[in-house]
Amino acid sequence: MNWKNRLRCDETAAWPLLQAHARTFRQDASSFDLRTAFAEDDQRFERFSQDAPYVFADLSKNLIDDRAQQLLLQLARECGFEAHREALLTGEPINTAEQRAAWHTLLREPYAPGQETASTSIRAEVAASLADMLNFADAVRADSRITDVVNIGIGGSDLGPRMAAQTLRTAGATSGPRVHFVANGDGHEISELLPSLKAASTLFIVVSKTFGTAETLANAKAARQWFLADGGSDVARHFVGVTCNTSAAGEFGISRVFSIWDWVGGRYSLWSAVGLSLAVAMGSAGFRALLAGAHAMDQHFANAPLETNLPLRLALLDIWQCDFLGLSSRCVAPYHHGLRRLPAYLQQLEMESNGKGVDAHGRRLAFPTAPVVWGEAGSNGQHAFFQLLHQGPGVTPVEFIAVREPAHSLQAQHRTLLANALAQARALMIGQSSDCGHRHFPGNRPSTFLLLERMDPASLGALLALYEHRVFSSGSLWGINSFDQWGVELGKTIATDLAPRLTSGDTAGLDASTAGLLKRLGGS
Ligand SMILES: O=P(O)(O)OC[C@H]1O[C@](O)(CO)[C@@H](O)[C@@H]1O
Repeated sequence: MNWKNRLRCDETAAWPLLQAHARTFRQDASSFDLRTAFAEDDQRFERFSQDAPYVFADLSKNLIDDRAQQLLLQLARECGFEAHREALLTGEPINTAEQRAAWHTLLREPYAPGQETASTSIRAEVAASLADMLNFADAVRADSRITDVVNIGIGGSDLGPRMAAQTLRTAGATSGPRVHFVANGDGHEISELLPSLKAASTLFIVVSKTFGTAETLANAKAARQWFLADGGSDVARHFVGVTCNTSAAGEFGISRVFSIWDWVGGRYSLWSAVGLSLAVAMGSAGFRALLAGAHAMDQHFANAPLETNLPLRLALLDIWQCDFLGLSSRCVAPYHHGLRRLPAYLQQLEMESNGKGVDAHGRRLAFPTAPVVWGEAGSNGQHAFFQLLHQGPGVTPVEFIAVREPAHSLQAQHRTLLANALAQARALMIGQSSDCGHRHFPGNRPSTFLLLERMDPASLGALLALYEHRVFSSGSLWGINSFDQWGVELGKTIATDLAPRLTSGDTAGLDASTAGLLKRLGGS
């Protein structure tokens, strides 16, 4: 099957079979129960868990059985998933709304000069661009005059590098100048940071694929104004840009530009020059290790049989939970302090990619797509919202992420942390019967457990690539274009209209609520 003619999940023969099978999972006494499933099958853990590069995954505590798994695999095959995956990995224009590829995997593919293939020149270009970016990063690290680096960007130009830099700092894999991140259009964020810096020893990296994002331009202008007021004179040396739009960066006064390709989507751009601040934080060797870890996961995704293809298995589980069990949210609980921004990163990756109500042809979908992703680092979450997960009226699948080796020497404390992650997953599943209502835990609540041996650049690269491919896979089967984001545009247009009205007080044509609020907010 050609990827362009692929089927949507609800057009397959597997779809109604899955609907019928899901009815046996309804929440009553005769329905599927995890405790019974484990009691009746001593191989359940082995069959619903697997290794992938750098990641071990246990899916066995989910509300899924062999028949559901088989039907979901049938659904993937019927949809033409393999052809679509091939198109992703070979740079076909799968972002059909914008007629371009989504070829982030190329950014982490090792390049051996002299390979003669049809796409040699783009591969050579990618390798040269990476080398240029990493040379610059290493030079910044070696320059004792630069003590602080500030990444100014938002969305994909912030979330990935910020989360990865934070994770690897906690893991002890960063060094060199202090790296800061400013994203928020709210001027409080940059205003809080700037007074702690010195113009002469600060490098600003302005990251914007379009170089047209209002928040980023506002923060970049504020930074330049502060830089000049603090005695800085050489804007060209202290401001560099990462963008597709080199002319707009030039107009801003930035001459050193690291360009990216239009086929690198914002939320998939960490691997490109968008990761410059991260490369400064960990050096070229660390950045290359991150790419190598992601590439290992790419290879797994490309070559592992569908039955043991971890990104696909997780995507099929998402579809099963979302479309057949009616579970519309997923809690991510990383039991690693470094991964505390992972839920925020995943919110963009998953919800901006797959939060769509129409398919790639613009036809309305009659089934739910991306679940709401939310979460907090363990064990903090246990003392906040886990109450709801254990005893709330609804069911929310939880995704635990644990790292076996800590980067600190508090071994006993780490064992306690791991015990807590295991305990939460087990408690959700086994529950506890009690005649006293508020002590009763229903149990049979699903969770997935992802386990890394240690946190280092390669493991993190693999984990993030795993999530990227999972999102591609579920989006592919839902029939949607995971690489556009038209849903962010309307609010931007309305904000552009409202901004001058806050000063003028003009409320013509506005609804009464917006007009009333505008009058209260205006004039400051
Ligand atoms: O890198 P840019 O062009 O500033 O865009 C930032 C972010 O804004 C969005 O376009 C959404 O508004 C994201 O997709 C993107 O990651």
